[in-house]
Amino acid sequence: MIAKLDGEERALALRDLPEWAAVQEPDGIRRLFTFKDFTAAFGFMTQVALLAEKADHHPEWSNVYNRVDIILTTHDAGGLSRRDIDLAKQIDALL
Ligand SMILES: C[C@H](O)[C@H](O)[C@H]1CNC2=NC(N)=NC(=O)C2=N1
Repeated sequence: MIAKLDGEERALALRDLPEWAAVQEPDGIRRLFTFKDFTAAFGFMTQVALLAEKADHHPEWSNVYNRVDIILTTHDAGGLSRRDIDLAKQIDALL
């Protein structure tokens, strides 16, 4: 069973993810991405989907034209866990 991060662990982890904001409902982190057009946004989503499958950790997300809204939270932990931090770093590395 994966554990939720405590307050200190969150603060430390978020230092490495300056573009991500903590959210409460669900308990996780969120980043909004804007691309040139839909093709670029969907290409990015395809890459994220492959990372997510590999990690067996899946985003809550939405797309409107050139924008992608990603929330990472861990359902098995009922909140933010190390898995979210690891996936966020992998997503950031795609850009
Ligand atoms: C059975 C499977 O490993 C689990 O359901 C995985 C799949 N993807 C997941 N994704 C996310 N975001 N949280 C989870 O707890 C989770 N659990």
